[in-house]
Amino acid sequence: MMNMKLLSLPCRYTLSRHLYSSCSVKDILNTQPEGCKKKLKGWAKAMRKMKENIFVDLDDGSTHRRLQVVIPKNKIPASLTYGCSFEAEGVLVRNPNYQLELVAESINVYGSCVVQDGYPFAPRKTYHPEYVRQHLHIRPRTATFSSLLRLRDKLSSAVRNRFAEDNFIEINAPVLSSNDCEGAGEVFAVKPDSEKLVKEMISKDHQSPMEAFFNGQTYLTVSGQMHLECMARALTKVYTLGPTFRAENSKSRLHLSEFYMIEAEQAFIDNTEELLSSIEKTTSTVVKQLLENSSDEIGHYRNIIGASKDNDPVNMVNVPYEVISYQKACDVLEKENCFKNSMIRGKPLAKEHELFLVKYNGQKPIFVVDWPKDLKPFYTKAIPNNKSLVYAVDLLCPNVGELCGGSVREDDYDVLKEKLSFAGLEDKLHWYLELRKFGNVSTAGFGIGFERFLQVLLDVQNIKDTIAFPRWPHNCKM
Ligand SMILES: NC(=O)C[C@H](N)C(=O)O
Repeated sequence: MMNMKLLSLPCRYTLSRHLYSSCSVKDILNTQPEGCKKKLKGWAKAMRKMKENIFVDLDDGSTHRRLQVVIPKNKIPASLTYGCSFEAEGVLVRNPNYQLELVAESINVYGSCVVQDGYPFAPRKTYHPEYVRQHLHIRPRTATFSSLLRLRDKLSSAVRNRFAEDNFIEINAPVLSSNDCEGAGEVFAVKPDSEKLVKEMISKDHQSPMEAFFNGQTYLTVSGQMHLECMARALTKVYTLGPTFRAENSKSRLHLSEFYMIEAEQAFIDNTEELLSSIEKTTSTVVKQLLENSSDEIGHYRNIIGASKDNDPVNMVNVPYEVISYQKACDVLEKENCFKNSMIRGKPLAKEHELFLVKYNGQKPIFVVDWPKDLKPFYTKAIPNNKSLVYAVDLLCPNVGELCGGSVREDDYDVLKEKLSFAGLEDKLHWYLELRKFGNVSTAGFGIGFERFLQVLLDVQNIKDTIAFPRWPHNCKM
């Protein structure tokens, strides 16, 4: 039956496949099919006019490298200009520099591009990232941002590989959540936009429009941690890579209102050492994989943005990372007198303190462990011989400071019950407490900011340049 169907394909289809097979620039550069007839589709990036031919760089986004298309002057359509989308059919030959190029036999322009009509990027010009960011819909056409997007894709694959190799199960944590995991009140509340619908759905027990749809307050998730804690108590090792949201009025180069987070949770861990190993195994294997498989693209990207050699991603590969307690970190900072915000023992570290500690450690990642309990959320476990401290950890890295936060979770039913009732969360997080009642086990986990990870790897100054559609206060374009 299958074969019958294949045989009855219209000849038009089979013919065109055999004459000029379509392929990507990446495929061509990988397989080097010299002498073959090929069809390529993409955008014209640079054009050089010579006496008899015009040379056009074709960019299809599959790689940072472009393929030169040589077009005899008599075959050039008037609409083939910088920025247009086009298709070229021809034969692949080697030029005197031993590079493959396509000698075009025919050209078909799909969409013209008239720069004077308002196309924001002129040929051969470089622009400040802030200018480029004003044109989010056309930003992927720039060499810098398309490269970033390819690397972002490679990073998520590397993360998935790291966890799969270690038998972690990927969980899709919900985007809509009834809890504010971190308890810091940085949530966006969600309700239907339709007033009519809200009116219809309001009930006796849920009179507020904010509660009408789901019978309770609902938010955009700030963290998938608690959902992962349920899963870890059945699947042992779990992770998620998904969007998270924070309603913080911060326009800094390190914050977004919507960002992605790699979160992992493991059962049967009750100490910081194992947690640190799991974190550094994640960051080091992921970076190692990227440096092995995407070094060309990483080099290209870092070169165009002028990345600092001081911030070398190889430092992420070399484990174990240095570990310092919060108290010792304060001792180090106290001796320095160079901060805009002075360090106050018992208070959170400011960004400049974090970056100082990384510098102090030779621009290498450093773990800060054993934090005062008041600085960390209610779910972190108290250290048995010093109840004022908790088993929490921050991983500090060059360029961003905190890249990752994690902790051993409070697994004692009575201690957690008390903490929840103190925070007024006992009713709301009844299910979270109940996890500690049936087949309980200790768990530990961590969250790595995905965009910050890109900032560390590539030395990107502004986090808004690591995500396709950045959202930050007063900005949610498109
Ligand atoms: N999964 C984690 O441990 C991340 C942590 N809940 C945070 O948002 O920082």
